[in-house]
Amino acid sequence: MSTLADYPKIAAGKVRELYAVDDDHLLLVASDRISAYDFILDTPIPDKGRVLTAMSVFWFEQLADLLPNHLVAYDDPRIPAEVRGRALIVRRLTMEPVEAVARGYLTGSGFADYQRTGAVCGVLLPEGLPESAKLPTPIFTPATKAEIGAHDENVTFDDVAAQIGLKQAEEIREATLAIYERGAQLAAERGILLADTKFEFGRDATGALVLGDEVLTPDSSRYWPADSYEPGRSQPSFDKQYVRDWLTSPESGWDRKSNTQPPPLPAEVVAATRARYVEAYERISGRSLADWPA
Ligand SMILES: C[C@H](c1ccccc1)n1cc(-c2ncnc(N)c2C#N)cn1
Repeated sequence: MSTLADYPKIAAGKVRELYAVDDDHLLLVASDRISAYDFILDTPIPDKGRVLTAMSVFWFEQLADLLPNHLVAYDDPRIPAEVRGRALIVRRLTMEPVEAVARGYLTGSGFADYQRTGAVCGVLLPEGLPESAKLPTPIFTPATKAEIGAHDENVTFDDVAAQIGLKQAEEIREATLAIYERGAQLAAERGILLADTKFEFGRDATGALVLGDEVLTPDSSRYWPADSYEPGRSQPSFDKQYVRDWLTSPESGWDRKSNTQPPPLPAEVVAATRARYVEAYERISGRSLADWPA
């Protein structure tokens, strides 16, 4: 059995790490860390890494008829015991330099761009849409990858085509929208709205487009509870709202405008947040987290 120290770390995100296993395989590790208000919180959420890994595997299986993906294994002797259940063996790809975002609802940076310009990533939208409006049809709103800590920059389809080629950009747009439609449909049937989501694609040695990274997780997507959906205001996050509400309540003693590290989370907020991640996975996949490797 390997240990994590056997594998060189080749990339790190806010809550994930990427290690080299061999020339053709990587280890994609999801931590239990959670971020809120652009801070990585001091308090981990137990099983968050397992839930998000299990969710990606569920979606890779659901989407396999649409396009190939980079998943090789999730229960494998090459996965060190310390990260079992929250790590994937994936194929090494040549990643496309695009954050492939699909939006079905108008929120976040998309809503901000719309308020300023009437468009998102060059896609003109009808006038008078309120915050959180469901869009007439889902849109492809790409972004460039930002350095850690910075926000991605929204760009146009033409910018992407200029960077990677028109055919390649069209292929990514088509795949992004097809996967979003599939994910939004399945989630809605289970009472969860998929407001938007971000994919990363790569190319294999044959040049085929391959779905990489994590897929349709609450970290790469905005999940909203359908039963409280109301256009005209920001929506509660399915998974992070307990954390956001406590951090912005007087009880935390934290001032969001202070740009200081948020305080540790109380046990009841951790427990409630863990429960929401587990609920999101079990409702969407119809599977039990108890059946997932630990
Ligand atoms: C953005 C993401 C990342 C994940 C975790 C931590 C920091 C960054 N990342 C994924 C690759 C990557 N490279 C080659 N082949 C692949 N199959 C993948 C994947 N997935 C490079 N970066």
